[in-house]
Amino acid sequence: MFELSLLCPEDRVETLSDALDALDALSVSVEDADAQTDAEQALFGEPGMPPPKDGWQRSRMLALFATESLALEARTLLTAQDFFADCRILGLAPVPEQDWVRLTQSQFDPVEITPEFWIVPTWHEPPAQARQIIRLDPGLAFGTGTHPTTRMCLRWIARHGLAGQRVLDYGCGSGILAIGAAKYGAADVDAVDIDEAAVQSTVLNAQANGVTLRSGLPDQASGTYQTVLANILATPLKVLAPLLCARVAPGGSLVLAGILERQAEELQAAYAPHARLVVADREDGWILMTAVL
Ligand SMILES: C[S@@+](CC[C@H](N)C(=O)[O-])C[C@H]1O[C@@H](n2cnc3c(N)ncnc32)[C@H](O)[C@@H]1O
Repeated sequence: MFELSLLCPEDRVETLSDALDALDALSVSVEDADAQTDAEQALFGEPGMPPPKDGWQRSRMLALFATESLALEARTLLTAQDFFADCRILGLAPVPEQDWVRLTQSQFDPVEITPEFWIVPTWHEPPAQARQIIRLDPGLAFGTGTHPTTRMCLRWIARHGLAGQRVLDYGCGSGILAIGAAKYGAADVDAVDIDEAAVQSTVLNAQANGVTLRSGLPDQASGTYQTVLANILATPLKVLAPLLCARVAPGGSLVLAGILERQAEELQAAYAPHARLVVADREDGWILMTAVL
């Protein structure tokens, strides 16, 4: 493959992307041309929402082409367009052949939750000290154990044990928390998500781990549960407060993650009519909040 790189102002990103797409680019990616410098700009977006802007003030666009002739043709045609004013070609180069699968795999090592509990990709042997493992490869849905919010929930599960419990994983992603709950003794596990791909991932990952659970869209949750786990983000967690609390059985536990340290008070306020949230764990600026109902 051949990579054509371009520099353009933010207001040209969309037009150039469409043009590159029409010129048979296999993929187009956009990055901050000033990344790693003092002029770097942070662009934050909510997961699942469109980006807040099309690009950066100075955007570097990288387009992949199947052949050199397609890349050369794209370069010639683009530079002749009026909208290419203020844009610049940075280069055109062959992309070296790599074993992309191996490269991706090499970025995922086993993740320690506790000294006995590990998340292990299928291409790794479990560490010798592991007594409990979840086998999980990176896939379409969030939740490989590499994020602090997931790790804190799993640590809570491992420390508390869920023997014989009915458990709800609300926002299950890959199903990692639901699988962890089943491995730590839960008798009956529901794992729900608004994203169909997450539901599919959860079903497949549960099978791969020899765990029985039910996965579906959120309306599949029914009745009450001794433990409700929800690792989403502060804003949806606040909106979901009445719904999540209504799913916790009397004396049961609510376990919330996806919350930054500075968001603790707003979460406590949102849940105050239903539950008294406390900070139960913290890691890398994220906190785990729990309540007994
Ligand atoms: C941060 S991921 C957590 C995945 C996994 N439970 C973990 O701990 O790693 C959040 C998940 O919540 C889902 N989600 C977001 N908003 C939701 C909502 N309102 N109801 C149900 N699921 C939601 C997302 O689709 C995503 O899969």
